[in-house]
Amino acid sequence: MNVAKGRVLFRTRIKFCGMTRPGDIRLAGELGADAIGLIFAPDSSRRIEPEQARAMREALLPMVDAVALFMDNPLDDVREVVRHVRPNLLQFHGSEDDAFCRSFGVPYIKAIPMGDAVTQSAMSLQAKYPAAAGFLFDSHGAGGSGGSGKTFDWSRIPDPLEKPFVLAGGLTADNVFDAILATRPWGVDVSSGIEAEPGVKDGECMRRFVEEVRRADCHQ
Ligand SMILES: O=C(O)c1ccccc1N[C@@H]1O[C@H](COP(=O)(O)O)[C@@H](O)[C@H]1O
Repeated sequence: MNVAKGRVLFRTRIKFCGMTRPGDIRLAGELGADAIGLIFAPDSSRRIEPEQARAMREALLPMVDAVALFMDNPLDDVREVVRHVRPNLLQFHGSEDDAFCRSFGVPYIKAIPMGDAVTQSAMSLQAKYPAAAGFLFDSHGAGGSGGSGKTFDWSRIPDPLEKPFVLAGGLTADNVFDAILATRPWGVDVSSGIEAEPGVKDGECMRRFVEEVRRADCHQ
């Protein structure tokens, strides 16, 4: 069962991803985001170095989580980030297996590409990633990168999932209300939909996004 379904007073968690500026991180916390994402995926235009990330982590307000995002990074890259940045959660977007993802001793979520014709069943995902804290469904295809700003067909999300899931891919203040009502996710994740340009967040888009999530949470 989706843990979000049927709950009263449920609050959809919000993650703002692809942060590159301390000011944006602080504002995310002030607006009520639950987590911010720091990207270490090799080919991302939002990629930052561990040293930079460490400084940015200091801009985090209390009770806001830091999520470190990887895509087929070598083991030593992930270890270095875990040691220097101390993320609360890891997010893997590549072909990493459960043994790799769990080996850092930090909870992880596995991003599942939804851009391909065939979707994996909830049962096979849970069997493949038994240690995952949850899943994140994104619009790219296998081997493709996230952060594209594209949506996917939300009706294809595997059901019933026992673990929480995060909805990602092309979310904006204009569609997140409908996205939440259609899928009832544990959380929503957005990168390009709150940006002026890659890695540079737009305060007004962030504020509107949070407002729309709250509006969806109040909707019966
Ligand atoms: O944002 C990136 O550059 C990125 C690169 C490689 C893997 C994932 C990436 N971003 C993640 O993609 C989703 C959706 O992003 P968007 O809102 O459609 O721009 C989100 O989880 C980002 O964190």
